[in-house]
Amino acid sequence: MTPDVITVTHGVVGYDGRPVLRDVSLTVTTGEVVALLGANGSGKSTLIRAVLGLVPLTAGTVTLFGQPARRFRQWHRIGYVPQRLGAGSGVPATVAEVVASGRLARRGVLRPPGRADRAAVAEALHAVGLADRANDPVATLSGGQQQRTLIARALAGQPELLVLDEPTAGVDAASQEAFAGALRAFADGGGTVLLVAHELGPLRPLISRAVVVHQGVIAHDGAVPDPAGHHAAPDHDHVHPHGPEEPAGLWSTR
Ligand SMILES: Nc1ncnc2c1ncn2[C@@H]1O[C@H](COP(=O)(O)OP(=O)(O)OP(=O)(O)O)[C@@H](O)[C@H]1O
Repeated sequence: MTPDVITVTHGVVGYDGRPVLRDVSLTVTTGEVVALLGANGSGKSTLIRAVLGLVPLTAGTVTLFGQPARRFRQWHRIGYVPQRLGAGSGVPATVAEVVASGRLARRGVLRPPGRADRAAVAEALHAVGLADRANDPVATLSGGQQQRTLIARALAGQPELLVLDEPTAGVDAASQEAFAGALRAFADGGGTVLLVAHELGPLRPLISRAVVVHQGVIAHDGAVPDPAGHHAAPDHDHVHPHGPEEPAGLWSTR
């Protein structure tokens, strides 16, 4: 039997008493690459935040790697890339420093990085195609390259599960391709992925299952819907907040 990595059973989540997820049950098993799809505001980010314990459930349960989430402590097994903020913060860190921070959960803050840490950072930078930018300040990178830096940071922790919130939104084609390659390598190595996406683009062939969230419930769980059909659907009200211009990245000084 394939072990379950994530199990949500009859999950209910709300903000300020307003329900956002009404009754959600979802299972993700080892090696799956699951895309969470749905219109703006349907609750996709809320679902992954609930899975990670970042927002509380009003009802229902979550288990991670077979353990009740409230007792789960093995966070090094999970890499999380949140939705990008888009606003500049002027952080002067280099690409390598940001990626190396992804090792902290494994090695602890007080122990200096060892050979395994350096190798994991180098491998993660290589996986996302940024090895040649390691010593550049992240603020000098494009938004897509900054997003790749965050993905490398998650990969550097050598997680078993990657949870990504709109990893390719507003990202240039080269970065999308690089990300797809990194994700393929991660999945080929037995990794499990749960990602939120609007446009699957080059990720499409990697997705083993699509889960569509609609009005707080799961409206579809199975094959990846046809992109034309999805966008042509009468209830498709996604407004594409990230325009054709690549927005300034997380650490841009622009
Ligand atoms: N921290 C919060 N406090 C209050 N309401 C929130 C909070 N986060 C999200 N919401 C609301 O919950 C609903 C679902 O939001 P969520 O971000 O989960 O949707 P989404 O499907 O990820 O949307 P998008 O595609 O726009 O990212 C929205 O109506 C949103 O305004």
